[in-house]
Amino acid sequence: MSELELPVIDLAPAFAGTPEGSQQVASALGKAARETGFFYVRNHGIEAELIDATFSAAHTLFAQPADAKAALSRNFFKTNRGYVPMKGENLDPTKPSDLKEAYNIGLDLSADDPRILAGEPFRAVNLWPKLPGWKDTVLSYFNAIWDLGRTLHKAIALDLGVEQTFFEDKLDAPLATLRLLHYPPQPDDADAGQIGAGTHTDYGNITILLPDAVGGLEVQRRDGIWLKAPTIEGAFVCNIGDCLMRWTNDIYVSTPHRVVNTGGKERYSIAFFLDPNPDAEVACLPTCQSSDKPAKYPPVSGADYLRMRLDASYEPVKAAASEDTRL
Ligand SMILES: O=C(O)CCC(=O)C(=O)O
Ligand SMILES: [Fe+2]
Repeated sequence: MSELELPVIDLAPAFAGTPEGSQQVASALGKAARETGFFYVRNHGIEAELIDATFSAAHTLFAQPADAKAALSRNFFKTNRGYVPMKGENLDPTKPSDLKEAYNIGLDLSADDPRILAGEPFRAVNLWPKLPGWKDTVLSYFNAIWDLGRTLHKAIALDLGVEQTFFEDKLDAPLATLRLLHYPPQPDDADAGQIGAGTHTDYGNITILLPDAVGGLEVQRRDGIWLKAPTIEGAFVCNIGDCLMRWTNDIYVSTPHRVVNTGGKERYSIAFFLDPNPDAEVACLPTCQSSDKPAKYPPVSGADYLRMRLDASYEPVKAAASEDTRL
């Protein structure tokens, strides 16, 4: 299998504060979002120390005993937070479940936050493992990558011809999920088709992914051919999610991808899924429709959209869950 030539976008001009710099990044990102839906970003401004510390936090967490990890899994279906056990998710429901474990962190709210008290969808407290420094590190990473996500949305807005601030109030309290992932080596006798992460497209607006040096991410070209997306040191892999396809009337594309972890190594990755605010109306942008190309999808709220997508991928853990963990 050959390696995929994905565009590498230098974000430095976007941080320079000049209209030319912003336009340069917006055009490069817009081209990638229309053509491959996958691209790398470098000069993103996130410190290497923070990245290393977050990977260390992931290694420490997944090395905990199984019962300690299981205890970090309260009300998962309601909150989308905490621990997902090995084979607990099925990104491709036509195949055996994924050979990975995961840990989800959402927007950090206190228990008395009015949105939690009002029972708003997906609003919940995070579950923090009792490991020294863990919460500070992981929250710092969450905030830094959320900021990067909003910077990317300014470029997206510019490319799409709407106000540069268009997405600001739709991403200021988002249903974002930071996900630490651990993939054991795929055994030779794995059930047919059981891989690290089954073929899927992502649900949200954009995913900002940091795979480790082990590799294993594969992206499907428009002609159906699978290509390896190698890890580039210091760069994030970004991909367009289905929610941004809806906003853009399919002008931007979300691209199927999967993780295949052969080669005998433990693999870790850190994914940040930027889904909009629960009450954001996900509706076709005015600049993405015309009389020739009317809006393809009806408007939907950010929360309803995410619920629909998550329900489909958690059938394995749902079936195994006890009554009190169900919605
Ligand atoms: O771990 C990875 O490299 C990718 C994971 C992924 O695509 C996902 O969880 O949506
Ligand atoms: Fe994905």
